[in-house]
Amino acid sequence: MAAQEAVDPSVASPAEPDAAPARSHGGPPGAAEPRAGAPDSVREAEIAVEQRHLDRVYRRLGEKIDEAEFLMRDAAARGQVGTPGALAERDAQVFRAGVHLNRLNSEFEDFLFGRVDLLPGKDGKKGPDGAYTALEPADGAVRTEEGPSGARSYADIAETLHIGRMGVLDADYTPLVIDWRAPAAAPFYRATPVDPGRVVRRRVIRSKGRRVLGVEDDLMRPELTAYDPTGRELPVVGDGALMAALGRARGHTMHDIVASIQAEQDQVIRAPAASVTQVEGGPGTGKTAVALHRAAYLLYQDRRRYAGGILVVSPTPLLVAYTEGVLPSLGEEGQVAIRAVGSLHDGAGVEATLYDTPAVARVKGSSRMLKVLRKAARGALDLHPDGTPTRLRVVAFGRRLELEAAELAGIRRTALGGTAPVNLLRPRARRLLLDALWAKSGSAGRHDDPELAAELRSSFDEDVSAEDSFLAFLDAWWPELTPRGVLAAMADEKRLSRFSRRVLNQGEVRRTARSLARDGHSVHDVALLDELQAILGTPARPARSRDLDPLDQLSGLEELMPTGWSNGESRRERAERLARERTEYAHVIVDEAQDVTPMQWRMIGRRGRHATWTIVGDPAQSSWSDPDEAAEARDEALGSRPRRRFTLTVNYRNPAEIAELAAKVLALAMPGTPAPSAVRATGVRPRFAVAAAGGRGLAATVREEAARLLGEVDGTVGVVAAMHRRQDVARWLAGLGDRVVALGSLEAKGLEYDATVVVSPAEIADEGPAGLRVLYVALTRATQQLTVVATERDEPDEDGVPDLLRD
Ligand SMILES: Nc1ncnc2c1ncn2[C@@H]1O[C@H](COP(=O)(O)OP(=O)(O)OP(=O)(O)O)[C@@H](O)[C@H]1O
Repeated sequence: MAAQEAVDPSVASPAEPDAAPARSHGGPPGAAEPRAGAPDSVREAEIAVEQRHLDRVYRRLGEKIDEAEFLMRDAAARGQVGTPGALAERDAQVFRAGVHLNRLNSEFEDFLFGRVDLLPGKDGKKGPDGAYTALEPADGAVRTEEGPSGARSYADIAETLHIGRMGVLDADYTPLVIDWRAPAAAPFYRATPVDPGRVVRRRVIRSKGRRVLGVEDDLMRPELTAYDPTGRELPVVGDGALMAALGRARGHTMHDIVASIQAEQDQVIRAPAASVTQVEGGPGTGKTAVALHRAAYLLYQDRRRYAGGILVVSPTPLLVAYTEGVLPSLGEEGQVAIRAVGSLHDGAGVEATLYDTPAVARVKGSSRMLKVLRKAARGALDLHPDGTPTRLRVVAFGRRLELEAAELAGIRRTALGGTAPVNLLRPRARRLLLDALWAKSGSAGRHDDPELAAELRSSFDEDVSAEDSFLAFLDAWWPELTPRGVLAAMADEKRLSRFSRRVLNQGEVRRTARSLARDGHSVHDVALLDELQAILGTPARPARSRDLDPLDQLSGLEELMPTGWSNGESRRERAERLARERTEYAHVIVDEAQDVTPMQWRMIGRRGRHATWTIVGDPAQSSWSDPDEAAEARDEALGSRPRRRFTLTVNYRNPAEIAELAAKVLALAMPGTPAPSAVRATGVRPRFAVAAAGGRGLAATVREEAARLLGEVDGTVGVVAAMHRRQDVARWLAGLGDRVVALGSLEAKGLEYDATVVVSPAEIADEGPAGLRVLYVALTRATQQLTVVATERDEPDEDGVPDLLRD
């Protein structure tokens, strides 16, 4: 695999202080031992130092587990006593001990991953976790002395903090590990060589289970000679944690970045939760990673507030599968639901995977559909399979009463006045029918006494309502409508044309009706179903009786208990069930927000009416043809909530060689948009291959290039082609193993691979009005290598470079 090198010098330059940690290589004379030259014995000694600390942490964790188990047993015993006071105390104790046990028992891959060595704090004050609170060093912390080779700076390390996935205090309350989300951990992420604060050395510790495997140091003040409390000069080991993380082979799931979050990303993760946090940044700048770490941070900050749940909306099921392991690895599960935009409606039961053509998607995603759906919902009342009855006949008070078609139509018009949900208007329609029948019965003026008159009327209503013919009529004349039923009705071109008069043109009607006639739902249909649900309303149903388990009444208890504590449901199953049942959330995170259509914004907005929001996206990667319309819908969903905006500027995914090629497409797709700067280079340039004319030539070339890349990289290879080719490509790759994946261009959103093959840029770009932006996405998926396969349509030059990718 290709070696990594920092793309220097801009990376750590003052212009981009956050871009990368300081390298100790090439530091000024007098800096601690250059890491590249650190002898193995120094490395081994430093690993041993961290191993001793980790052993101490695990000993303490063992004690804490014993304590928590004792508390649980004690609480269970107290449950037998039965007095209200004892029960309340038991509940609280079980709750606390349960939270604790769960976290303690979580199997973390690298429980302890960081360490910072710090100068003393300016005001000498310490926080509740025993760490200094000041960000700036105390006056006089750095001493300058004149020596034979000029002035040199010295300092003593006053504080060493270890950072991990969970805070651990020793029996005497000294912090053994600081939770990565605690304020005291911020310097680990925020320090840069330009603005180091109190940090002298930042160390990333790599461990597996209980064994420390390695350490990687970054010096924040390379000009300083620093001494630890034993008077020993601070050693520096390793090649830098970020580069190590970025060079790692990719698998089929995303890793957390908790050990190497960069300063500009940390600003977003720790931004206060108020209102809307909006994050933009080019491909690979860590938007998805940052959004997920932010969810974990918010839960840590205010668990009670976010007990209402956090919803993460992802564009595709592939991206959900890719990212869903990140939160559990951060110790957070249960409160966060990651859902594809195609499965937001109806809980986890419906997962739409069909894609509409760009022209149909454009219609279905547009807010014009709102008008069409409203008409369809009302029009669908006439779609009863046995036909809409045109006459109502009942016998009441011994008389035959009738309402004719014109009268019925008038009643329906009156009942439908206003915008109330159609299904909820049924009682009103029923009332109006009874009024009309009553008027016909001639009984209205029979009594002057209002009490008697009311009594008569109520027995009339009872009489009519009990008649089978009345009930059957009501069911046929005002049936309960379902979103699926109404959407299916729209598959009839004539009907759709009626519902969409003056809104859609004839071509749009034809294409949309045809797409709705297919089996199964598309991703865009899901937002229509959800909108219909809101338009139609759900009639109240009698509450289901449920056997109450007394343990259920302890808020949140089940969720915290080990498997089998209550009804045999595992914690994960329970979390999934709760997520399905939940319709509103306390915080909503929207990933790849640039692709959310106006109708999808409405659907997501309904789930976060009282929520705070985090929205991440990149307009340059939008596959939606009308970004202005989508922005308008987004603003409507978010209302007037104030927004805080952040921009991420560094591309951690693509090597500079690939980023440079992608930037050519960016310049065509969104002229003037700055590309993020790549943090590293590999020295490997993108490769260009030309397929011989004819389908078989393309198949052979794509297979050959994918096979070649599988030999070059350790991890995954993604082959991205135009949507209509994705099944062909999957066939071409058959038998190459599960490290290689075939993808349609729209499915590649947010994913990454060690290497990618992009098949015919021209074909991808010509797929729809947003084709160039979709191509930009395809070209920015690789962490190591990229091969572009051109066909005739790409007009390749003699080097095989497609017309679109030339200067
Ligand atoms: N601070 C970091 N340390 C290590 N790896 C990082 C860091 N930030 C981002 N990465 C890695 O860079 C890659 C890109 O991150 P991510 O997918 O979150 O970017 P993105 O901005 O969402 O990209 P896109 O817009 O293309 O979907 C991931 O592999 C992620 O783990």
